[in-house]
Amino acid sequence: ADNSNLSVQIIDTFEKNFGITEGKRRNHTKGFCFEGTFNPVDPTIKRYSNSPLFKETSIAIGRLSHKGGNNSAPDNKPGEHGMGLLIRAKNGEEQRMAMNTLDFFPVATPEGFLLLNKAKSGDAQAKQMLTIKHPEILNFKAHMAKKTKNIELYENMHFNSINSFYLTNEQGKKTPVRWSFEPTSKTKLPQQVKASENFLFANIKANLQTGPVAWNMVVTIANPEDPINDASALWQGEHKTIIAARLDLQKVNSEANGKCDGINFDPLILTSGFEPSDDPILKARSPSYSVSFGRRLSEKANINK
Ligand code: HEM
Repeated sequence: ADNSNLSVQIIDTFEKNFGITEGKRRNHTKGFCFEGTFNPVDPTIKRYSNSPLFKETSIAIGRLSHKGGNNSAPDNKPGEHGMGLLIRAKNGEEQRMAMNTLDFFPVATPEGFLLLNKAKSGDAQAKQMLTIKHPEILNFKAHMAKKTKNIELYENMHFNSINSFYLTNEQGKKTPVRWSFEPTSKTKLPQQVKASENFLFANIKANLQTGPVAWNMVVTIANPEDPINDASALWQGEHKTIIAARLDLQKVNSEANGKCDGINFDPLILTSGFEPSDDPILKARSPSYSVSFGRRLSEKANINK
């Protein structure tokens, strides 16, 4: 498939389904920035990866967001969310990650994702094609129907890589992995803020005054039978996991006052010690993010004229 053309079509469907917020991301539109540090935890990870991220503390700039293109998505309704991360190692290497709260992706390919977005806009033919060509969507729908949906604080959310990657070590050995960012502690959901459509930013800001807000990067090593190149398939059963690092937040800022708005959290920007898998969803993300990035930057240039 021609990924660049497909990416343009996918971004067009986001614009059709959500409208355009000029100068903003086409997906994960509502969000805010944070700054912090990324700290190695369990040195076992160094047997699998020689990334500088696992050697010493790095600087992190990130973004917490609502999934979807609605720039006024309410905080006080259950939804799916994302975390974008740019991690700058001391040796100058940079890694980006974009993770979300889904357990796995609804479809296995970008062609499927295009159909899914078209189906969401009410396209009857796309709806039909989606279930014929991407029966995996039924598994996803069944999974989502079983999941309890709660209003949740960013502090308590788990963010998943969804796509698989390879860790590579000094000897060039490749190990397939996925990872999750898991909160190091559980924060109580304050009752009084539930009435506000914008409480998530204020809440995390207040929490940072009284204690750390942190996530462990938990790396899951693939078992031999795990599907590597299929983001719509969950890795089942017992797995070896390693707490490779911990992300410590230091402060949060609005997009206007923070450092994240100008960043494209392209998940294929990797430090040495990481390599992409051949997952077609992962491969489609770079060109899609760059279409969205290009459009919002050119709108910004026009807004500022
Ligand atoms: C083909 C599949 C996908 C497409 C087309 C897509 C599309 C996009 C687009 C257009 C953006 C905005 C980029 C920008 O303007 O900077 C975005 C952001 C994001 N995506 Fe995806 N995405 C895909 C898969 C995924 C997956 C599998 C995950 C989770 C693991 C994910 C997580 C995120 C997150 C967290 C952001 C927000 C980053 C930020 O705060 O800027 N996406 N996505």
